[in-house]
Amino acid sequence: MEEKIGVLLLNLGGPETLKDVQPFLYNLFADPDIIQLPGLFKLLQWPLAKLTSVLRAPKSEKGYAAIGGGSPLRKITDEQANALRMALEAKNVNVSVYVGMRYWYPFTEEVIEQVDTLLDGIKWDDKGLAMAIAQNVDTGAILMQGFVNKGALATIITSRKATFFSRSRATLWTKGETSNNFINIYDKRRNKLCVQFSWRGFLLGHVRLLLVKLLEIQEQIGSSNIKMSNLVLI
Ligand SMILES: C=CC1=C(C)c2cc3[nH]c(cc4nc(cc5[nH]c(cc1n2)c(C)c5CCC(=O)O)C(CCC(=O)O)=C4C)c(C)c3C=C
Ligand SMILES: [Fe+2]
Repeated sequence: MEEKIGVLLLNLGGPETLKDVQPFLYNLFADPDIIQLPGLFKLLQWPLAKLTSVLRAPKSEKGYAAIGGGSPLRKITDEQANALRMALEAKNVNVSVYVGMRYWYPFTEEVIEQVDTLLDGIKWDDKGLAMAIAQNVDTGAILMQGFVNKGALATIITSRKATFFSRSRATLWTKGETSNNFINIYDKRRNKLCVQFSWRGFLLGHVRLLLVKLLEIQEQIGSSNIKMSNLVLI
């Protein structure tokens, strides 16, 4: 079977219209990776996000109005995706390129649901689950074993933290969410994935690249890294 490569470009997203500004700001401020409240104050995250987004929105709307009524981020990222697809196709690489955003449309979680080609290699069971193993990429030591569904996969990709589907509680859980002892799948300092996160038939851990700029992506084109990967994290 011919190898098919899926590339998922990740970005943060921005409000596309002035009407989007307040809900976009809410999504941003509700993310503990952006604003982290200590201890029990965590419970105030959502009401505070609502309040600050409502208070800030009028000023932000003015700013966005001055640059044409919305953020250019989606357009720029779509253009990058298109340029990357064309560059790979010119090298006869069978590729689909997708864009997923963390705080606005198209949300990564929704894109993952649509990205069937990305997920072809995973053997999902009849409940939509697959066995996942988090492995230290240097030593091969197995750190965690659990199950993932497509939602967990989307969370892993957006948060870079090992996330599983709990079959007993029927919810997603991120390793370390209570202990703060996360399994980060990407180590910025070493510029590579520090944990190999693998599914049967599908190795996310082969992806050792954090490709930030299109130029850097082009440098990688034709390298075994891209050819071996089912998924490239940007
Ligand atoms: C409390 C204020 C803010 C913090 C802290 C903050 C951190 C932070 N933001 C991003 C990414 C983005 N921010 C964007 C817009 C934006 N951010 C804030 C405030 C804080 N951000 C405001 C009020 C706005 C709206 C614009 C404005 O009024 O200035 C965007 C959208 C950019 C776009 O193209 O539209 C992004 C993306 C990160 C990653 C971050 C902390 C790590
Ligand atoms: Fe911001």
